[in-house]
Parts: sequence; C-alpha cells; structure tokens
Amino acid sequence: MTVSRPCDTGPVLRADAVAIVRDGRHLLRDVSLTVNRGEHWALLGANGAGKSTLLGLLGAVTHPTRGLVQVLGRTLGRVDVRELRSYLGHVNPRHAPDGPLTVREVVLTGLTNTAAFVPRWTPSPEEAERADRLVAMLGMAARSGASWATLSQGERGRALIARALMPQPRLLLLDEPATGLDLAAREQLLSSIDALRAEHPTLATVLVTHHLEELPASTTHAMLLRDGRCLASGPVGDVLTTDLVSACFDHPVLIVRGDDGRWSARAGRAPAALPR
Ligand SMILES: Nc1ncnc2c1ncn2[C@@H]1O[C@H](COP(=O)(O)OP(=O)(O)OP(=O)(O)O)[C@@H](O)[C@H]1O
Repeated sequence: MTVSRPCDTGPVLRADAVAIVRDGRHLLRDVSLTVNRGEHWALLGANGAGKSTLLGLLGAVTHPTRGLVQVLGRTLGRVDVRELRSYLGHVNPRHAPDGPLTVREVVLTGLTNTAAFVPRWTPSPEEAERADRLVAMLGMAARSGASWATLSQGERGRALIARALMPQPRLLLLDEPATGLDLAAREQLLSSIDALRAEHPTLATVLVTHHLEELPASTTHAMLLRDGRCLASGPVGDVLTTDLVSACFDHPVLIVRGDDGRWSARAGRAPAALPR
C-alpha cells in the first residue's frame, strides 16, 4: 500500500469514538476529535490521563482498538503508516541524533527521517536554503554550525521543531516541548511556536502538556482528558475555564488568561485549621 501526497482539503485529523485497550484496561475510551487546518490544539490532563496515548494515535504510531482515526484523510489500518508518518512533523524532545552532527545537519535529517546524516546524500540547494530559513525562524541562526552535543535543552527543543518542519508537514505534533526548560528557554520556545504559526497559517498543531503556563498564546482549541476520557473539547476559551480545569485535575484551580493571551493556573488550597 502506498500513500499519495495528501491533498489539502478536509480535516487534518479526525478521531471518532476511539478506544485503546491494553491488558484489559481502557487507556482511552470514546474519544472524538477533529482538527482542521490552521487550528492549534492543546491536549491537557493529569499524569496518566492518556495524552501521550492519544498523540501516538494522531501521529499514526499506534492503532485504535475501536473507533476510526483519519490522519490527513487516510484511515489508520488501511494505509502504510510509515509513509503516512513522513507527512507529519512529530517533535519528540527525546530525539537523539546518531553521530557528531551540527544543528544544521540534524535539521536536514528531518528530510530523510533518520537519526543519522545519510552517507553520500546531499540536500538540494532549495532544501539547504529551507533548513537555514527554519533554523533562523526558530532563533537558532547563531548556533547553526554548533555541535549538537554542546546545545542546551532549550536550543535542542527549537532545533527539533525546525527538523520536524523540513518535510513541510501539514500537521505538527508536540509532546511536552517545554519540559525541563528554564523560564527564559520556555519563553523563547513559546515565542518561536507563535512565530511559526503566524508564518504558516494553514499548519495545524497538537501540543501536549500538563501546564497551562506552557501554552502558546496562539492556541485556538483545547481538549481536557481525564482517566482516558474526554472531559471537554472545543475552542480554547470554552474549555480552559476554572470549573473544567479543576474537574480535569480533580483539584480546585483558578484559571486566568492574561492580556498577552497566555494562561496561568493557581492551585486552591484546603483551608488550614485555625489554632484554638
Ligand atoms: N503499552 C501500554 N500498556 C499498558 N498500559 C499503558 C501502555 N502505555 C501507556 N499505558 C498506561 O496508560 C495510561 C496513560 O498513559 P499516557 O502516557 O498516555 O498518559 P499521559 O497523560 O501522557 O501521562 P503523563 O502526563 O504522565 O505523561 C497510564 O496509566 C500508562 O501507564
């Protein structure tokens, strides 16, 4: 089976009443989601809620036990998923390049979808120029020739987004991209994601996180997962509310969206007992 280059119409992703069962346990149950071009989704939930499991389905890494998943219009189970995956940008912060590569070389391996730089392969002038443009867009131009081993975690995160964008995907999947970053590195990463979305208005993205502070202001939609079920999903303003997020994390939290479009969550506390 082969996958012809997906056409540009219809939803980018569609999951319909999806379940994943492992060892008799439901990791996902009756989850439905449609992602259209230009939409930027956040998947939120507590540890073990099923976010990475759902992202694995959307990235054509796993198959549903029940239900239908269509990625770029192709139904999982009926297409060659390896080829389908070549049309997706999947940013795995744990990606480890094979060999002593520079940032630019790691970005170029996004075209061959390999950990190593393919021997005797030379990118075309257009591909090389695209790599340089993406490296610059992610704020990494000054580090383009640097050895991967010398990069900070934040720099690696941004370079991996550039790598994922090399094949010009219509869909970018980001699994906890800000994990482990310090404050400045997180802010640089989020600015880069905002810039990327502004420059590629038809690109769709799905970003997994536990933390509302790690959501870029350009987020348009959100899904809250709890115990493998969808608690709420839709436009971000309808979903990231104090009531729904408190129910999702089973803890009282106060959600505030600032003037800059970013979110913050403050956990409520059980009232302390007064001294007698
Ligand atoms: N292959 C598997 N077999 C059995 N259980 C699994 C498998 N993969 C994941 N799980 C379980 O499914 C649940 C959901 O896992 P998942 O990694 O999707 O959660 P998550 O929301 O991404 O969590 P976290 O925020 O901790 O990364 C967890 O309880 C996990 O232990």
